[in-house]
Amino acid sequence: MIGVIADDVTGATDVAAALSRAGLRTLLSLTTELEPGEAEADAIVIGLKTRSIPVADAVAQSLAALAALRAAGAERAYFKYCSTFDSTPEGNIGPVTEALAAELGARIVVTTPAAPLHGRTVTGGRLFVGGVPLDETHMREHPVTPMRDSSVPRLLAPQVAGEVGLLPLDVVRAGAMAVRDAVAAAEASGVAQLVADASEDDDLDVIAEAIDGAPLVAGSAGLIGALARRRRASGRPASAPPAGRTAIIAGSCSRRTLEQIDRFRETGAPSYRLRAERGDTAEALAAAALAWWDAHSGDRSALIYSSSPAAERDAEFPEAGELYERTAGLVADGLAERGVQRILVAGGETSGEVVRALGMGTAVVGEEAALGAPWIHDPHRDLHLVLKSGNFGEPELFVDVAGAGVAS
Ligand SMILES: Nc1ncnc2c1ncn2[C@@H]1O[C@H](COP(=O)(O)OP(=O)(O)OP(=O)(O)O)[C@@H](O)[C@H]1O
Ligand SMILES: O=C(O)[C@@H](O)C(=O)CO
Repeated sequence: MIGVIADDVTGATDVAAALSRAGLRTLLSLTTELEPGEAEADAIVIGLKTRSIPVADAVAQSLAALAALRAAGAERAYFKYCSTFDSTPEGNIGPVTEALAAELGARIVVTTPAAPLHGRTVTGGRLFVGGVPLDETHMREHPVTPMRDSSVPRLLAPQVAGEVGLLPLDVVRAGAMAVRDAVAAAEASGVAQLVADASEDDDLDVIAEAIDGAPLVAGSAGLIGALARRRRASGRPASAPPAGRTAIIAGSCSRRTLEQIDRFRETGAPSYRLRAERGDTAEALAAAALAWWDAHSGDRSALIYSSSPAAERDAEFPEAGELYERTAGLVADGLAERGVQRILVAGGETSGEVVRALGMGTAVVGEEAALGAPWIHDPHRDLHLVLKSGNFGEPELFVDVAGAGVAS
């Protein structure tokens, strides 16, 4: 069984979708307290919220997740981080990988954010998003983890104590044997984390063949998808959520989310923008949003959002991000109490707070609303959720997910 530790909850649903797309029976847990039932799973994904917390906390939580996965029978571990390598010079990608490797006795870890299915490729160690170097995309202005370089080895090196190396594309293209030799040579020369180039799924398949069986691998949903494709598919077809009105809660300020909001609002569907000022509390902001919901949404799908482009965000108000996250959690809880059964949340940090506020434990992975953004079902509250990574989904996603609820 494969055990996956994801550094945010949208990443966890992305990786769970990759595993279940390959036919693996996949269990998604949003806590380290695993519920019974894991014994039948081919893969267990634990979704944490460690991407931008202090390094020591991220390491401690990741080690706790690893312990839970090993206790549940995981023989291999995968550390899932973002395909846009969201991190700061301190971490947390490097230190968490290092700590997991030490715990598992892995002297070298192959790592790559490449996910060709999401348009993320790595060549010469440089990470491209849809063909554009990472540091020239909107990730440059990300509110929590601004990415100002596109070289993965350069981004990783200051985060870790061990040496960082590169597995270049020509070696990958030479086949699994060449990759195996290169990994062994890198390990012998003291490299602790080896960044792999990959620009197509075939490249990831070669890498997966070469490293299958390694105690720890790190990367995005790309490489785990390739590892999963090597296993015997035993899963069931993913189920669809019931139709009905949908609440959309958006805290992501990514360009794609902003487009999805624009498209949704252009249909004339109800929407409410949260606007925090210094001194506001999450409780008061959420109460106002829920009062709007009660008065204006009728029985239609509706959107509550704080998302705004960088130019409209208040640089003098750095606490706004956390305030909006907590507000999103309280709004989601209030909507669930009102009987809303379908909720789409946009943004990893935002989703992390929403699942915390909802008290979600284990979830069942269903069909994908968008590539890498599956419906998940919380059996305890009978709630169907999509936790959408900021950059994921077509511009029409919110309109499509809202379905008939938009027009009625
Ligand atoms: N108007 C705003 N001003 C300042 N910060 C905001 C605003 N709206 C949202 N935020 C904060 O911006 C952050 C967005 O991060 P989040 O992870 O939710 O989205 P994302 O980065 O687009 O998604 P992902 O991590 O999945 O790519 C959150 O902390 C959110 O609360
Ligand atoms: O890898 C990705 O891009 C996503 O799964 C994610 O982690 C964004 O939060």
